[in-house]
Amino acid sequence: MENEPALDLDEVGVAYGPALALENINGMVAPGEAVALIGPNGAGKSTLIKAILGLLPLAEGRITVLGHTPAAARREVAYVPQADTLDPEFPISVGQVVLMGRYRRIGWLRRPRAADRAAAARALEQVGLGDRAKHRFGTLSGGQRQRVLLARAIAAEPRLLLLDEPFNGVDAVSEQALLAAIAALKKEGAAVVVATHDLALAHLACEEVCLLNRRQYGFGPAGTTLTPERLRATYGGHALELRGDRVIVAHS
Ligand SMILES: Nc1ncnc2c1ncn2[C@@H]1O[C@H](COP(=O)(O)OP(=O)(O)OP(=O)(O)O)[C@@H](O)[C@H]1O
Repeated sequence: MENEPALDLDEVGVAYGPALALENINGMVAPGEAVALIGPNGAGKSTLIKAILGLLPLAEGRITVLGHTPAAARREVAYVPQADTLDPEFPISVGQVVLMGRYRRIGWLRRPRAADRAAAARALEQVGLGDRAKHRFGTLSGGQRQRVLLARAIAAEPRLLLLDEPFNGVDAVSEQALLAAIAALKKEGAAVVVATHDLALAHLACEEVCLLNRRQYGFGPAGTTLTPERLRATYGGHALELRGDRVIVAHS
């Protein structure tokens, strides 16, 4: 459907055991739009991402991804974990990591074809690392590794992209490359969800924000939703810290 939301959260609740880790989460993301999930450590950002991926069952409500259940839509969804979740000692080249993004499309048993290799090479170009395909993944900097993981997601040609703290510990060059690649994906019509602590980057990458801390403290355009009152409520009154021209929520 033309106007179908890429993501629809309807009264979502998720529990690990008897207690709810998230409750009453609502919101919609349209194709070509990005939403930042903002909240302190332990707020439930990763939990929501896992639920959208269909990796956690819902205790309440419903998640609709591209008109389907999360499990049925999984092929159209790409996930970028934090770079430090992939063992840098693992002997794999940058090109091989990016090519892994194609496997959900081609199946694990078929060998990648020229078109798959071309898509992987394009994705690596898009994050500004076209010349690193043969390098060992573990020899890159943290920021470059994060860009490689984004290239892997781009190679999957997702209609919904989920990123968990993509800017953590990333240098300025990588930050710009990540922002540019996210903007390009949105232009192609992909919807994007970014869990982040960095309000300034959330503002740059996303038109919408979702303020979370077990429950929802706001969902809407960044400009009107990121008010000091709502941020204080979300962070339980903890201090907001300024670093350079950045607002970084430091004491969560
Ligand atoms: N596997 C699990 N079993 C039980 N509780 C869990 C599990 N994973 C997360 N939790 C709890 O659920 C809550 C939300 O955690 P989650 O990791 O989603 O937060 P987050 O916002 O992503 O935090 P961070 O910014 O630290 O990554 C926390 O209280 C956490 O302790």
